[in-house]
Amino acid sequence: MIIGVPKEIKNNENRVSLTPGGAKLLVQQGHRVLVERGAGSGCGFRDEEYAQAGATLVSHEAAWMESNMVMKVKEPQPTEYRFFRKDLILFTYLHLAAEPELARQLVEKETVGIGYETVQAANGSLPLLAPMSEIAGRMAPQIGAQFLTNHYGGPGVLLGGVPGVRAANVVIIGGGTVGTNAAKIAVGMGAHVTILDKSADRLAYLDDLFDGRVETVVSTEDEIATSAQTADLLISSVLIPGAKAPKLVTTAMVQAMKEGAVIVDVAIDQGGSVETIDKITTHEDPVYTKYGVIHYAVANIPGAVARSSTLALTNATLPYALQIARDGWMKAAHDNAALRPGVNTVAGYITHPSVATALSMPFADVTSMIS
Ligand SMILES: NC(=O)C1=CN([C@@H]2O[C@H](COP(=O)(O)OP(=O)(O)OC[C@H]3O[C@@H](n4cnc5c(N)ncnc54)[C@H](O)[C@@H]3O)[C@@H](O)[C@H]2O)C=CC1
Ligand SMILES: CC(=O)C(=O)O
Ligand SMILES: [Mg+2]
Repeated sequence: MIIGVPKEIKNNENRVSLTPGGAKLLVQQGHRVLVERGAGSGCGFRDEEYAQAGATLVSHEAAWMESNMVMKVKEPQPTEYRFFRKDLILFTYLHLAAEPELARQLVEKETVGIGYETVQAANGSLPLLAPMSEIAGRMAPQIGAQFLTNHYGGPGVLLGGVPGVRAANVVIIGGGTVGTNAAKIAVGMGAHVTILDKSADRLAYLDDLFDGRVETVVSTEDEIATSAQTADLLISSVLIPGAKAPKLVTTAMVQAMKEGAVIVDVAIDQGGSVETIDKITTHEDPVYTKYGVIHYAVANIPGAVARSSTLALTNATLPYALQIARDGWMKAAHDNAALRPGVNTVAGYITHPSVATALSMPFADVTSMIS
């Protein structure tokens, strides 16, 4: 198979979808790898390293048009939609519930779209989302701490407090991979941390894990409202795989928050779960203030630590890429039950039920296409 690796073009997206080590493995297994010149420059992988690995350096156009499978990091941007076609496999984060136009384009061009974020193991875990969630989770308190400082427009609050001064309140809604990693860092910084989740099992696990250093609360409308009122930093990290994020933090709750409090809506890539966030922000211009509350809604947080993120992402995606390259997407999705729910679009249909529901678009069951 021919695998294309274009350079990412989203704002401040410095990751690349394949390391030279990954390219080498694909080449060793008989595949051709076309890497756009400079694709790894944002994360320290030089063109020569790809060439030494056996990849061919090409233009942006060629990486897209001369390959059977394009591996990317972020969802294609509108200028990339012209490359979609029927015989293309697109393997990347898609987040279609929040990207209706992208979904429409993939459906119209009958492209096979496999979204990292809905690849799901039998135990419900999301192996290709998890590494980036670990990174975004670990960064969220760091980002919040920055915007709580005076010179970033914040109220001048130190997350950990000091002896004789209260620590800040960090409220985390959604105690999955992002939430757990955010809690680890926030606890390490000395903050007072509360995690809300709708899963009692998850809260029991977190209670054990943190051994009394976080408060766990069942996520209800009232509990979210109560927690938001005293939050200095609110991190939203809920997910229902494939679906649009539920709007759990209402405008009234934001209006009742402290002046200068910070919201980091990590779930923004699935549409966001804060009612007052109506736009995705960028690393270049990451925050805006509404009702006196600082809102941060960057959808590619891991892009800011591109070296670590690229290594973590490709560790996870490479075994799947190797299987698709060796067997084709149909056999790979047939044989690998975790890859199957990753298939989001085929032959003009949405093939993930939650994505189809979120977009009100025609659904077809992928199992009937691969058996
Ligand atoms: N902005 C960015 O750069 C990034 C965003 N993300 C996004 O962060 C979000 C969270 O990802 P993960 O932690 O990996 O998901 P996860 O599946 O590990 O965790 C989600 C948690 O949300 C909980 N939840 C669902 N509905 C809830 C509700 N109504 N109230 C409280 N909790 C609820 C679930 O029980 C689960 O524990 C996803 O949308 C993911 O795409 C991930 C990485 C980077
Ligand atoms: C998961 C995701 O959206 C990201 O890594 O950018
Ligand atoms: Mg994202």
